[in-house]
Order: sequence, then C-alpha cells, then structure tokens
Amino acid sequence: MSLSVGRKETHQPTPPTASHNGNGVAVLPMTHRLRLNPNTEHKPESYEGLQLEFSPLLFSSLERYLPPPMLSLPRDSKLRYMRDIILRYSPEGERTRVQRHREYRQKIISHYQPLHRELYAMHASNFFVPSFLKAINENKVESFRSIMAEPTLGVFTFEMLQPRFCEMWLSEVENFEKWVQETKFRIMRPNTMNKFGAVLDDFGLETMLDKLMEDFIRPISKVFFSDVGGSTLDSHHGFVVEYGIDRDVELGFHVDDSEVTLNVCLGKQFSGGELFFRGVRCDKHVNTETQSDEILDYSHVPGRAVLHRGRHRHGARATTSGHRVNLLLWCRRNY
Ligand SMILES: O=C(O)CCC(=O)C(=O)O
Ligand SMILES: [Fe+2]
Repeated sequence: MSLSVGRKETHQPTPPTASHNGNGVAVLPMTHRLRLNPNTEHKPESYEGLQLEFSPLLFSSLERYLPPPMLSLPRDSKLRYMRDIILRYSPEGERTRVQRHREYRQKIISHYQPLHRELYAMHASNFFVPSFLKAINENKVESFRSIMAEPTLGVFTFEMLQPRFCEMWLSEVENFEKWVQETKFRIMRPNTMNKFGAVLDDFGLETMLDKLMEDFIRPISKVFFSDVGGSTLDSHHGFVVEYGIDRDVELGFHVDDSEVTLNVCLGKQFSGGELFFRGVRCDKHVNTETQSDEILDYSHVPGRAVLHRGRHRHGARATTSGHRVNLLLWCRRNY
C-alpha cells in the first residue's frame, strides 16, 4: 500500500520525507496528493524547454512523489497536477483559490435545487435515532459508552441516523449526481482518491454540518479524543463518497486530514466495502508496523456511525456489488 502527502494541506505544505521501507500510508487531503516517500526507481521526464513559471528541475524532482497511477500519464497531465500543488503554496495562489472557491460555491447554491430541504437544517429528532439523542442529552461518559461499541482502541461505532433520513440522503446524493451530469457542471470531488461523491459544504450544507459537529460530535470527542483537541473542534470538511463497480471501488490505506472523523453509512445494499483499521500513528511513524491488537476489519451498516481519530490508519476494501454511500465529516481544530 502506498500513498500520501502533507496533512492539512491548505495550511501547511509538508515536504515529502525519506522512506525507510518503501511502503507508505497516505494522508488523505481534500485535493491533490503526493506520496510521502519518493519512488526512487522512477525516472522522471524532462521539463526543460517548456514555458514554466518554476524551475524544470522542481518538476522532475516532484514527479517522483506523484501517486503511482499518475506516473504513466502524459507529461502535460503530470505538469498540470504538480503546478496546481506548487501554486497552492504561493500566497497569491492561496488568495485566488479562496476567491474562486467562494464563487464556485455561490454558483452551485444559486443553480442547484435541493430535493429534500429538510436535510439542510438540523432537526435532531428527525435525523437521529432516540438512543443517540438520549446519550447526547445526558452528555455523560456512561451514556455514550452505553450506546457504543469499541471494537479496537479508539474506534467507536454506534447507531446514529434514522433509516428514513438515510433514504433521504441517498436520494439527495442521486439528485446531486443527476444535476452534475445534466448541467455538465464540473464539481470538485471530496479528495483526489474519489472520483464520485460530493462536498456537502459546497452544496449549501455547511451550516447544518457545523451544527452536527458542534452539538453532537464535539461532546463525544471531548470525552474520547481530548488528546487531539476533541473538545475544541472548530471546523469541518463534510462530504459523501460513493462506491460500487461503476463508482469508486475501494479506498487505499490512509490517514485523514482531520483530528476526528465521523463516517456514517447511508446505504444502500452492498457487499464488500469493509473498513480496515490499523492503529493510530503520528506523522513520523505513519509507516510503522501494525500490532495484532490494532487490526480491525469492520463491515459498515446503514445508519451506523464510526468515529475515530483522523490519524487512525484505515482504508476501505472493494465494494464488490451494489452501492455503498457514506457521509463523512472530517472535524478539525485549527486554533
Ligand atoms: O469508504 C469509507 O467508508 C471510508 C472513507 C474514508 O476513510 C475517507 O473518506 O476518509
Ligand atoms: Fe478516511
């Protein structure tokens, strides 16, 4: 398994570091990724003689850090990808990016017609199962524990969403995709590893998801993830991912660009698609071996949530039939 790039890509360009073992765990960011360790066997293209705003040598060196599937792409595609990454880290590039993103969101919100307006405001009693609501209202360790399983240290699973609400989500997501196809609108996917799925914050759900994080995820994280700032989570990246043989099939081994990740299965019928967890690691030790008690393979169930630290290494196996759709909320603490 190999992947990677710097965590919190928008704030902190993390240079790839030398590898001691050739394998790598990806840090799954929102956008363009690089490997954590260079592919030293790869012979990069020459970028000499092109009209570039950066040194051709920079591109040749960076090419060794491209995700493996990209290496066989035409030089132009690799160039574009690397240029985007470099530009993100120039102050001017960042300002333009923020402005463009604002306009992009505005365009979606003014043209997209939601199917279920109900999803866009937080109505807790419609959304959640009673056991979850009760635990949140009681706001005690014992109450949280009473609704949760912890199949490996630091991975909590519990029933969360009402089936009717999951159905609504599924049809809203279908509606997103239909709209994207009909209008040929080029949406940004949740991260570079997913070709399907949508960023919910871009579709007008930012306020609702903020509330979900603040009122429901933060109280739990305060208790179980205080070491990573669980009580002060202050921003999020919310998205849906879709798997199936005609969608994204699997998701490689990675850590998330988050302090705490909520992953709720919305449905539908599917086989395969198990999540696998392999222990928490800091940046420096992200590629170290897994201990036997860190191994967890977990089959997701519609309506159920999995809550874990972003640094808990994980991935998703191939969804071999049907469709698996999940709602993800990467919760962060920036300050
Ligand atoms: O496929 C899944 O359920 C896991 C998704 C995931 O880990 C992610 O998007 O960060
Ligand atoms: Fe993840």
